[in-house]
Amino acid sequence: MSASLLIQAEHLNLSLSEQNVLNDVSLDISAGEIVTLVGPNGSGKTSLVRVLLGLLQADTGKVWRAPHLRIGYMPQKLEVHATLPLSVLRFLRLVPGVSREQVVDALTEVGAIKVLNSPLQRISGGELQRVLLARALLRKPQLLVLDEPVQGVDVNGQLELYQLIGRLRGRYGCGVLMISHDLHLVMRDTDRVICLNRHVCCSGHPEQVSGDPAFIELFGSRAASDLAVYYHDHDHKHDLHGCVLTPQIHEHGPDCTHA
Ligand SMILES: Nc1ncnc2c1ncn2[C@@H]1O[C@H](COP(=O)(O)OP(=O)(O)OP(=O)(O)O)[C@@H](O)[C@H]1O
Repeated sequence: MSASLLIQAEHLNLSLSEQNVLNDVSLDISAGEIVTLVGPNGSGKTSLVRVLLGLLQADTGKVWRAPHLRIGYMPQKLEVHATLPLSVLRFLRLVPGVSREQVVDALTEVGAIKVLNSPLQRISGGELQRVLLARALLRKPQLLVLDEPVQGVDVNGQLELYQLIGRLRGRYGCGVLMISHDLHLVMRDTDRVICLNRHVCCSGHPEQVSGDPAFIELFGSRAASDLAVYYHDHDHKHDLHGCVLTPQIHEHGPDCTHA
């Protein structure tokens, strides 16, 4: 077993209300690796994450976690009661042993320091996602588990948040397991994609998965070409009609700036 292995699941089977939800699912995540789980609605992604976190018991199969593994979990959503008088600061200080300074640092890191003293139920959906990410970070995780982290975030914010997750992986060397529907945004920073439809349909590097017939059957050729575009080596420019332009090298050389 590799020293950097954080978590490993083998042959998981799970039924809920007599419905088969996970069928012989295996996966592993190592330190420093970003693994993205994709799959249609109801394909078992959240259930798998819950089994990995130990919140749900699989019927058969086993989950191995590195000893004393610290996991930071960002749930898909958080229901905040409208009348609950809880500021963001107080909410984050509910994480055991966390000081005000640590909260300030974590909120700064995720770009949400301005909501430090705001009531939790009044911040926007995108701000809440950042606060939940800050909460996950406050646990100093070795493994960061993110269930659709950019829900409710506008398009620019989505890209920014995914880039932030990539940076956090670089800074802390943690492994990241992420559920996402935003294939085209998330894939650039993903090391491995696992395509789940109650069983693992295919997995591998995004480039490899985008060409897999099981992926195309599940998501359609549009999604596959979206992924492929990311890995297309774009060393040229197009005109307005999409035709490739031949580079015009100026007689004074490529660095010359005048017309
Ligand atoms: N507690 C439960 N009891 C019964 N069935 C459940 C329970 N939780 C989930 N399910 C069912 O298990 C299946 C998988 O659900 P899950 O939430 O894991 O899917 P998902 O891939 O995360 O979906 P989405 O992309 O919509 O979030 C669904 O059909 C769901 O209805």
